Amino acid sequence: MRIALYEPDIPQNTGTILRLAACLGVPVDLIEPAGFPTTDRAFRRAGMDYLAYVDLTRHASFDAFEADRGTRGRRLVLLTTKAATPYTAHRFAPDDVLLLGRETGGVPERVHAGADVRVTVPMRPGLRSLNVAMACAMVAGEALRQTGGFAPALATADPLSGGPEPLSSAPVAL
Ligand SMILES: C[S@@+](CC[C@H](N)C(=O)[O-])C[C@H]1O[C@@H](n2cnc3c(N)ncnc32)[C@H](O)[C@@H]1O
Repeated sequence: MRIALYEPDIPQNTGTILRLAACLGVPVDLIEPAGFPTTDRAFRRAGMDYLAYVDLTRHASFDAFEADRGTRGRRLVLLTTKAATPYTAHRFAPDDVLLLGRETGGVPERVHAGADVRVTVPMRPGLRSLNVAMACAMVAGEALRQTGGFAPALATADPLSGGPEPLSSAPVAL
């Protein structure tokens, strides 16, 4: 599975998603132009030192991203408020690409129409949308659950180890 960000414009959200991707071991496609440079302080603060662990591919445009995706035969799954299919009803494949829209406007109509699948996180009527990083976490979690893509839990990684290491009492970076 991969996460793709369409022309993101809020640095904190992108930093948060990249941190999520680093921790879950999910590669990210960043579709430019982004509304901020990767030197942006808010972006760096949200992503912290996790940014060094992200498998990140930057694409100059949506067309460049699509050309690359096409050669690899990966399905494009758009997360959108304008879909009828709840994400929990979709059968994810291990090489699906989860595409998230930009904070201020989602994705253009041609991108919406061109996606192979469109899924939504059902919400109460009258409310506009989730934060993009929240929507990403929910759907990525379900996709990884369905496809067995989560990293092994510490407690089950080694059945002879007697369980995870005890938690350190020393302060740790968040
Ligand atoms: C802040 S929302 C953008 C709202 C924008 N007005 C729109 O019409 O798409 C940013 C992105 O988060 C994702 N998102 C937010 N809420 C969602 C939901 N309930 N279901 C699926 N995706 C959602 C979508 O990818 C969306 O493009």
